[in-house]
Amino acid sequence: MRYESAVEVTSLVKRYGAKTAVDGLSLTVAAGGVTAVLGPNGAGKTTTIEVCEGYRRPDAGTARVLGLDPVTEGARLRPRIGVMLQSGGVYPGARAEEMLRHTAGMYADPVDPDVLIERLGLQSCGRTAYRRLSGGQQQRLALAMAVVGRPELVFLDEPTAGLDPQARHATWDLVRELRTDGVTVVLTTHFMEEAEQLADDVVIIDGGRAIATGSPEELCRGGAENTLRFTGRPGLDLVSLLNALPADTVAAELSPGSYRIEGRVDPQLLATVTSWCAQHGVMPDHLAVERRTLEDVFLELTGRELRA
Ligand SMILES: Nc1ncnc2c1ncn2[C@@H]1O[C@H](COP(=O)(O)OP(=O)(O)OP(=O)(O)O)[C@@H](O)[C@H]1O
Repeated sequence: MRYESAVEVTSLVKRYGAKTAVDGLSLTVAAGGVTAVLGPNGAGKTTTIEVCEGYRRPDAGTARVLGLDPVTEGARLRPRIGVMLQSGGVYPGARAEEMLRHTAGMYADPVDPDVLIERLGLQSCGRTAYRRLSGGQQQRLALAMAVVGRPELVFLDEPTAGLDPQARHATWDLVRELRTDGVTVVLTTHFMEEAEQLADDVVIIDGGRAIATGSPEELCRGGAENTLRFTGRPGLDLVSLLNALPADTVAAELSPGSYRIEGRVDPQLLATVTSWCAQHGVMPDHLAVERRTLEDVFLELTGRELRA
C-alpha cells in the first residue's frame, strides 16, 4: 500500500571537481511502488542513487530515505535497505554462495539463500569465486545480495544490464514480487521496455535535473500526438478527409494506398475517419492506432544526440 514517500530528494547538487553531476535535482519516490529513474549516459542517475544510499555526500540540497538522512543516520538506514551497485561491491575472491550466506547472516530475518540461488539460476556458481563469474552471474548475485535481507526499500542500479533474456525475465519477476510484498523499488535502466513493464512511476533525468515525472501511461499520453495508419485504394482525397478532422491533424499517403494520420488520435477522430471512409466507399484495411512508447517520449525529451 502507498502511504508516504520512501525517498525525498530536494534541490540536490553533487560536484566532482569542476563537473556538476547533479544540478539541483528534486524527486520523490512513493512507498510501496516501483520507480524507474531514466536518463542518458552521464545524466546523474548513479550519483543521485549513491547519495540516497549514503555513499556520497551532497554538496547542497538534501536526501531523506525512509525518513532518515543517509549520511548521518546511515547506521539506522542500512539494515532497512538493499543496494545493488552498477558494478563491484563484492569481494572478488569470495565464493558466490559464501558471499550470499554471509550477507544473509547480517540480517535479522533473511530470505533463505538457497531459495534465491534457485530463483536466480545461480546453482552452478555456488563455489566459484566472484571474479570468475560471468558478467550476468555477477549481476544476479548482486541482486540476490540486495534482496536477501528483506529490505523495505531496494536500489537497483541497472539490474538487467548485460543479462540474457531468461535472466532479465527472472529479474523482472523478482521485482514484481518485491512490489507485491510492499517493498519500494528504485531502479535505473536504459531499457525503456523494462520501465514500461515494471514501473509505477518514472523520473527522467538529464543534465543533473529531473525533467519529467509520471507514470509510463501519463508520460506517453502527455501532450501526445499519436498516429493512425490504414490502407485503402490509392489516391484518396486527403483534403476532403482533413476537412472533417480537427485543424491540427496531418494526413499523408506514404506510398500508394498507405495512409498515415497524425494528431490527437482519440475515439472521436477514429469515428470520423471510419465514417469518412464509409461515405467514400473506402474499406480502411489494417487500421491501427500507434501509441507513443516511453522510448519515443524519452527521445523527444532528451534528444537524439549522443552524450559525451
Ligand atoms: N567519481 C567520479 N569522478 C568524477 N566524475 C564523475 C564521477 N562519477 C561520475 N562522474 C561524472 O558525473 C556525471 C554523472 O555520472 P553518473 O554516473 O551519475 O551518470 P549516470 O546517469 O548514472 O550515467 P550512466 O547511464 O552512464 O550510468 C558524468 O559526467 C560522470 O562522468
